[in-house]
Amino acid sequence: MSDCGCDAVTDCLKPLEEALTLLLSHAKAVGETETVSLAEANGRVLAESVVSQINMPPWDNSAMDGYAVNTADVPAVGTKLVVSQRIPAGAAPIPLAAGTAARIFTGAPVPPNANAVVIQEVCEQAGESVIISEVVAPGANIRLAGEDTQIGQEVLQTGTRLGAQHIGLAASVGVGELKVYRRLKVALFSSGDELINPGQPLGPGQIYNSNEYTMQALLQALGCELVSLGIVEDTFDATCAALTSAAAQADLVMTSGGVSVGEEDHLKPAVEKLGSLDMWKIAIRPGKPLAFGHIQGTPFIGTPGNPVSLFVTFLLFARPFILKSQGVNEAMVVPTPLLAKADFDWPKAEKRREFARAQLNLDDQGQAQISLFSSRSSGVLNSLTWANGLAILPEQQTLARGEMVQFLPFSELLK
Ligand SMILES: Nc1nc2c(c(=O)[nH]1)N[C@H]1C(S)=C(S)[C@@H](COP(=O)(O)OP(=O)(O)OC[C@H]3O[C@@H](n4cnc5c(N)ncnc54)[C@H](O)[C@@H]3O)O[C@H]1N2
Ligand code: MOO
Ligand SMILES: [Mg+2]
Repeated sequence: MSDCGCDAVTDCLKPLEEALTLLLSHAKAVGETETVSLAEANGRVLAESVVSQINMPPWDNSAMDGYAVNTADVPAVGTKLVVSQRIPAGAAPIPLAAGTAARIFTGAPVPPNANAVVIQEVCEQAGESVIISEVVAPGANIRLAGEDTQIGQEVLQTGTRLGAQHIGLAASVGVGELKVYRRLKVALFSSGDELINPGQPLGPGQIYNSNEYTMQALLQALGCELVSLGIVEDTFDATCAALTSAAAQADLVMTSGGVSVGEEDHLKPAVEKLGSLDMWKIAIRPGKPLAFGHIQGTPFIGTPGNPVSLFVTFLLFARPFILKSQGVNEAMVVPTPLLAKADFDWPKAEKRREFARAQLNLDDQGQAQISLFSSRSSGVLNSLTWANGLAILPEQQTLARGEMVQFLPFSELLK
């Protein structure tokens, strides 16, 4: 029996949705902003929307290499027109003289009085003239001024996490600097007497501290600033000291290991002593003992020590929490799974929702299917380099091969 009198193994576990709602309700956006150049903006979160001060394109321009004409001057196939000017990209053309054509190139301004561009493949240059063997409609091959974006249009919204496409769009409307939220400062440590950092020989009973490096890379991908406190020994006092120090110098404290129930697991009692433990144990596998709380007002996320549990709980909980704290719109912090058919049977209805290491691949007919890794053990780190995502296997349900399964691709979760 557990503290509350229910079945300790399953009944005290919080359903995932409830846990995520609670966690996100505590994610407060860092208020401070800074202005960065476009070269520094990748992965940052926009703190002020971008409104275009120009039309895009700024002027009508040619979509093709060819000849600019007025369609009234090309009534029939085989019309011959004098070429009265040459307009490369970057030129400022004069109005098109009546009854003539202008040589024009992709991206060049369409001259006043021209209303179409005929592609060069259907034209034949004949001395100073061109013979046009296709009749085109007004507007053909012209990209109109303001067709993509108009003056005053909001092109990027506050709360957008900036990627190449957003940065490119800002540049295209002439904006060279962006106001973004400051980076979230995260203090992290790994708890465990068995841990030793890579690069040194293993002693008896030791394993390499992989979690710290996994966590660092996950946090770096989210644009966080890191304060690493290294490895902390498995004692209550050392855990309290590390948590206090971490909380004093960061916006978020993250740990690995020591969140389960053994007497060598000190995170839960330490957080309870120093602050509040707001959530512990979720109905998911792997990652059940995930802990969330506050230490002197600083949020704390304690991920389980098993390397796969750390990875999965980071992606499911810490990532949305961090994104929201960095100012990302809440609607954008939890990824939408895709659906594909199961290439496996799942015969036993489990009590915890399983986030199984899985591969989305193609069957013989080229249809998307999901295959599971051979082991469910949360210690097998190479399963994560085999997998390209997580299959979501609902609690209390069985599945038969061919049924549709939800899948979260790593390509979505790790960006
Ligand atoms: N009696 C019970 N035992 C356990 C339960 C339970 O409900 N009752 N839950 C199990 C589950 S589920 C998980 S997950 C783990 C979580 O354990 P902790 O968070 O307490 O982590 P540790 O005990 O410290 O370590 C677990 C495992 O992971 C290895 N580890 C730890 N840190 C690292 C690191 N930085 N790099 C690489 N590997 C690490 C550690 O050596 C252990 O093998 O608890 C179960 N137990
Ligand atoms: O939750 Mo643990 O992560 O099942 O191994
Ligand atoms: Mg433990």
